[in-house]
Amino acid sequence: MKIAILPGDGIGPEIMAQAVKVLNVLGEQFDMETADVGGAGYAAHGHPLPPATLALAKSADAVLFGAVGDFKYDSLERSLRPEQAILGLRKELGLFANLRPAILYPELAGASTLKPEVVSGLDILIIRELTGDVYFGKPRGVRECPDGPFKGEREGFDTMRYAEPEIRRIAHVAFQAAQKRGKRVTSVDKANVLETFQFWRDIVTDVHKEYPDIELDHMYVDNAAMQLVRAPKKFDVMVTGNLFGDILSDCAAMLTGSIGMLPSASLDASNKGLYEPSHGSAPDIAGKGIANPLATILSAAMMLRFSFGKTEQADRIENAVKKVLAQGLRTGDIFEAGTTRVGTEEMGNAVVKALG
Ligand SMILES: NC(=O)c1ccc[n+]([C@@H]2O[C@H](COP(=O)([O-])OP(=O)(O)OC[C@H]3O[C@@H](n4cnc5c(N)ncnc54)[C@H](O)[C@@H]3O)[C@@H](O)[C@H]2O)c1
Ligand SMILES: CC(C)[C@H](C(=O)O)[C@@H](O)C(=O)O
Ligand SMILES: [Mg+2]
Repeated sequence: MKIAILPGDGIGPEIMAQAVKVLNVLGEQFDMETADVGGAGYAAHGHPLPPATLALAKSADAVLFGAVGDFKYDSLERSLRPEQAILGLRKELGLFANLRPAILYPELAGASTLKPEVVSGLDILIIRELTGDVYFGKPRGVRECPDGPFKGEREGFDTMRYAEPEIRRIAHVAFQAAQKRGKRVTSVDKANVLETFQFWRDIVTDVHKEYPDIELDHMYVDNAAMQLVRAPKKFDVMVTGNLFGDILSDCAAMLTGSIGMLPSASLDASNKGLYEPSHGSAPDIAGKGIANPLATILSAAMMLRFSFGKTEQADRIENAVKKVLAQGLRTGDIFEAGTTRVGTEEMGNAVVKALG
């Protein structure tokens, strides 16, 4: 069980240290190797995804990733910016299926931005396609506007695209995930405006024919954003493209109390995966020791479940998280009156202690 540990930037190293601590006390033989990535990769090796880091990620059985992003590198050419590291890893490792489970722990009902009755018992799975869409479509850049009222002026442009096999494989992931859950899939698109997403809708509808036991509905992304905050429990599995999934999953995070609670798994066809919290490097709180490490710890649990088949150990971690929340321990992002405010390290230590 070789794990590439890529802490990254900002709060990345702080939250990663807690997840590693948890992995270290499980009594398993993990071979963990750490490497620089993101701004840290650029600072040490001149590239956000240094060749040695990519080689380590490829050779490992799983990757545990912190976060990348550092505003001091915003003026670099795009290919050298920290965020390219995570985009490059997803592409290079073929990690096309991003699973972001938004689960509300009952203790955090008061921390959610929604009324407790709207979110109590919330358990939805957002499946975001991760290697296509406008994120990777070409051509892109800045050019002279070829037509229309701004002809001859400069314009920025990107290309939204999805190949049929890309839509088919993510649709299969969604239907198969739904078979193990509430048997409902909502495919989120913008078929009323975008060619790419009318095609998406047609292909998802076609794949659905192979899953008669699953209920499928289609929803426009603007409505889906609204329904997520109106009645989120109506969703079971939500499947969508790269850009819409990025936005909707941050939105869903707040239903669970905080972005610091949302883990994720990014899987290839064989369930080799990269596991990371859904949030970023949080430069505004980096170095203060106050970041919530639970999304990263829960991502480690997803790694044990999906990549190593260690269901019992994954359950152990998830139960330990439940226990510390029941003890009333809270980092600042989920703090409420009557609970006990703790820092990143204290939270990590509490999870270790709660493992039993
Ligand atoms: N996968 C990734 O590595 C990833 C994901 C998202 C953003 N980013 C990058 O991170 C940088 C910062 O982006 P941003 O500010 O838009 O988003 P962000 O997710 O880093 O932070 C948004 C807000 O949430 C808070 N937050 C995030 N994680 C938290 C945690 N664990 N505990 C408590 N509070 C937390 C932050 O303090 C901030 O106020 C950018 O460079 C961005 O590109 C990276
Ligand atoms: C950092 C950025 C490239 C990334 C994305 O947009 O996919 C992030 O927002 C995420 O959600 O993992
Ligand atoms: Mg995001």
